[in-house]
Amino acid sequence: MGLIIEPVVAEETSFDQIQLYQKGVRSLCEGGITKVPPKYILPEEERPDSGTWDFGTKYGSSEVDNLKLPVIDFAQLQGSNRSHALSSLAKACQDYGFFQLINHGIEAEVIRRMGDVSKRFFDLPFEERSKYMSKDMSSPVRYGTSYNQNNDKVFCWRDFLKLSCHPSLSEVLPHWPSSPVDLREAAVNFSENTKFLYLMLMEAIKESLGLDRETTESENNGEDDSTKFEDGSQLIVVNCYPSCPEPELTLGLLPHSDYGLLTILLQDEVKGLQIQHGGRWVTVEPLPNSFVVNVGDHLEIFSNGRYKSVVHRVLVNSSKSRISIASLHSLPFDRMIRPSPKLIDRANPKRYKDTDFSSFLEHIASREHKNKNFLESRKLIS
Ligand SMILES: O=C(O)CCC(=O)C(=O)O
Ligand SMILES: [Fe+2]
Repeated sequence: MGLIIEPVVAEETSFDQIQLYQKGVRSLCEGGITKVPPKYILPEEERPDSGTWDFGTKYGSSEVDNLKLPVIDFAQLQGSNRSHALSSLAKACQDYGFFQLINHGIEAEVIRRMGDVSKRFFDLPFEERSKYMSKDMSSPVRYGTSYNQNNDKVFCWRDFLKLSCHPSLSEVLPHWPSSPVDLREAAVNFSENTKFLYLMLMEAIKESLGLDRETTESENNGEDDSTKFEDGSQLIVVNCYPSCPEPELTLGLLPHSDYGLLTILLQDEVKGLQIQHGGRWVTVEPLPNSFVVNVGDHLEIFSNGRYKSVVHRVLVNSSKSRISIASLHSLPFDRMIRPSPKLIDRANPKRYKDTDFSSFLEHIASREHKNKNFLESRKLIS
């Protein structure tokens, strides 16, 4: 039988309905809904109507803006064409904050297995998935819905599974889901491979900023910057966006920027990711065998604003479910991030306050995470 939800305003939501929202969108859709419940309906000005939400369809005067992100060839970055690839990398991080990475060297099987097991995880009965629900942000595993279901007034059309890879894979592994049986192995392989990519990319990014290893070591009073990045935190986020009966009323993820240094994202063939570019929302075209990589808040701070942590959001659609898998890389939780002193001079004064990870965690735990307000709060110069 279809699930009937009365159109009530959020304040009047009954206890049963709150329970239902908290179970997430997969569970909601399993009930066979034909309308988006009020809890997910965005105020008109926040709806995705500045772009489009269903493939190729035009609404009003706005048309689909598809964007071919700059493409960075990882093989070139590691080979004889490095200096050319470094210039392209610098330009992409400056002008878009995003790029697509091809020839990344991760075996297709590692990626296929991770995508496949992720789908099967969300297909499990809610009772199985719900074992991993937790309010504790530092839990090694967290299943949930929306962005922050404890705070969000309007819910996003997404469920997620977060797998923390810290302090070490061997320590967190026993906490990760035991079902599907191959999830742990697939996720470990995926996390190790993306971590390697991240480290290589950070080396290239530092070089593209004119910070070679020697410079960064002396800047840190002998503390090796590359080790700092190596010890950093890694979080795998599997996002599941079920198809939605009224995609024009809601979003899979509200506009946000990513907090860390770099995010390495695997999206399936279904469109949905949009980034702010040139003053409007543009859809990132999925490119087979590639990763979408984006600059996070910490890298914008580290680069003293040269590289941009760009706001992005996710649209849902009425015909296809979408899965994306993000590997978020940052500093160790207890480390400060600050603009590199080499990138500060008279013409480029220090633009951001020194900041640490716990202030970010406090920020998202305490209020709705909208646009770039965490990064905005760290700015010395606007
Ligand atoms: O699903 C996507 O394409 C983007 C996901 C995202 O922005 C995130 O996990 O931070
Ligand atoms: Fe994101």
